[in-house]
Amino acid sequence: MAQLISLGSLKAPTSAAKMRASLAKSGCASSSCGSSDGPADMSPEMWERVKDHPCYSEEAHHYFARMHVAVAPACNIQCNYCNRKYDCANESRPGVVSERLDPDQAVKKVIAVANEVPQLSVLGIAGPGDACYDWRKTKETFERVSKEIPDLKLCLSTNGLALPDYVDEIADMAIDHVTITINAIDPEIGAKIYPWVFYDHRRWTGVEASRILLERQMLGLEMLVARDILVKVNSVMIPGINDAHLIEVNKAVKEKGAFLHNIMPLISDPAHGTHFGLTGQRGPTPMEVKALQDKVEGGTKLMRHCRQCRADAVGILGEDRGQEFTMDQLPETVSYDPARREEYRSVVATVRGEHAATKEAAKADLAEVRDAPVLLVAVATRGGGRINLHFGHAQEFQVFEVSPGGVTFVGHRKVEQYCHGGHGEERAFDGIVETLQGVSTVLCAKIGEAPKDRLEKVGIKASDAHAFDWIEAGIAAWYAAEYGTQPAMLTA
Ligand SMILES: C[S@@+](CC[C@H](N)C(=O)[O-])C[C@H]1O[C@@H](n2cnc3c(N)ncnc32)[C@H](O)[C@@H]1O
Ligand code: SF4
Ligand code: SF4
Repeated sequence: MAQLISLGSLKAPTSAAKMRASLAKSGCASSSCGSSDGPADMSPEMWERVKDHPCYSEEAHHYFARMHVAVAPACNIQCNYCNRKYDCANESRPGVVSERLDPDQAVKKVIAVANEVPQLSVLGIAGPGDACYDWRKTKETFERVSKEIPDLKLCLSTNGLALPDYVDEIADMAIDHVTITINAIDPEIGAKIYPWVFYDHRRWTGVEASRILLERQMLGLEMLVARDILVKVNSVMIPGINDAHLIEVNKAVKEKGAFLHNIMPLISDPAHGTHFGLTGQRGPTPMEVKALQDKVEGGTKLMRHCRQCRADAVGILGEDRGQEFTMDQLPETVSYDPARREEYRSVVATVRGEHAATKEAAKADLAEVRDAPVLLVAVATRGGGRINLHFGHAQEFQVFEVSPGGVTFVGHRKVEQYCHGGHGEERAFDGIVETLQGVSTVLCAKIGEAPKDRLEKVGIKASDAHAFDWIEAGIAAWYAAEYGTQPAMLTA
C-alpha cells in the first residue's frame, strides 16, 4: 500500500503505473469499482458535476485542489467583519492577499500552477473584493483561462448585490458554481452586519441598505437556479446577531434551490481593524458551529469542510501553496502542459474506486449493533483520505462523529502546529486542547509518548494504531475495537 500513501501526501504522484498495479492485485483496478456513481443521496449526473470540485464535494477535497486569483479588489458593500487593507502573508483568512493581479498576470499564474499542481481542478475568484462588482476583470480572466485550460472548472464568489446584472454572462461562460454570501433574510438583522451598500449610483445605509441587498441576493439566486447553475450560500455565523436566524436562512435558500449551505464561523480580531474586531464581537467556538449545523440538518445540504481561504489561496483545502507562486517567482513565459494533470486524474479515479470499495465492504460486514456511545474523533491527515499525518505536524484536525449508526464528517479545526522546532510548544499544546473541545480521541500516523500522556491527562485519548488506514475505515476499526460494535454505515 506504500504507493497509495505517496498519493496521500498529495505531492505529484510519480509512479502511476505502480499504483495501478498494486490496485489490480487487490482486485480493484478500475474506476468503476465501488460507488463511482457517487453518494446515494445524489444523482449520477449531479455527482459528475461536483465530483472534482473540492468545495462542492467533501469526498473530492481529499484529492483535488483549487486556486483563487485576486483580480477583483473593489467592493460595493461594507461588512462589519471585513477589512481588505489588513494583510498578512502567514494568515489564512478570506479577503487576505499578498498581491493583487491584473488578468494578464492571473492567466500566467494559473498556467504556472496547473503545470506544477496536478490536483488543480478549480479556478475561483473570491475577491479580495467582489467578483461581480469587479466584473470586467473577473470576466476577462475567466475567458482567457478557459481558452488555455478548457477543463478547469470556474467558480466565483459574490455578496450578490451586482449578481443579477451578470447572470446571463455567467451562464454563457459556463461558470457552473457560484457562491453568494447571505448572512440574513431579515433586513433588521442585516442592518447589524452591513453599515452601507452602494447601489444605483448612491450609498444606502441602515435597514434600507440591507433590504436592497437581500432582494438582489434572492433575485440572483433564483436566476442562477433557473439556469441550472449550482449555488452555494455562505453565511457567516455571528453569535448574538444572526446565529439563531441562520436556521431561517437555511430554509429560505433551500426553497429557492441552493445546492449547498456553508455556515462559517466569524473570524474576529481587534488587530484586523474591522468594526466587529474593534467592538469585541467574538466568533463562535467549534462546538457552537457544530451545534448550529446539527440543528439545520434536513434543510439545505451543508458544507462542513470550508477552510475560509485567502483570496489568493493555492492547493488542496487546508494547505496553502500561494507563497510558492508569487509573480516574482514565475518564469518570463509559461505554456500549459496537460500531461501531469491528466495522469493524476487517472490515478485518482483508481484510488477513489478502492476507497469506495472499503466503505462497501464495511457496510456488508455489519456486526450486531449494540449500545455504544456517540463520539467525536479528530484525525490528523495530509490528504488523500488517509490517517497519514504526525500529531505534531498537524495544522488542522478533521473531526468525525462516530456511533453505531456510522462515521460522519462534521468539520475541521485549525490549530497551531505542536512541533515547530522552537519555543511555543506549550502555547500550541494548550491551544490544541482548547480547540479539540468535545473530542474523545485523536487518530494520527504517529504521536510521541509525552504529548500522548498529556492529552490523556485532559481526557483525550490518542492512537497511531490506525496509521495510513483510510480515514472512515480506520475510525470504524478503532471504534469496533473499543466498543465491540462496528459502525453500521460509513458515510463520507
Ligand atoms: C472575501 S469574501 C469574497 C467574496 C464576496 N465579497 C463576499 O463577501 O461574498 C469571501 C467570503 O469570506 C467571508 N468573510 C470575509 N471576512 C470574514 C470574516 N472576518 N470572518 C468570516 N468570514 C468572512 C465573506 O462573507 C465571504 O463569504
Ligand atoms: S462583500 Fe466581501 S469583500 Fe465586500 S466587504 Fe463584505 S466580505 Fe468584504
Ligand atoms: S473558502 Fe471554502 S468554499 Fe471557498 S475555496 Fe476555500 S474551502 Fe472552498
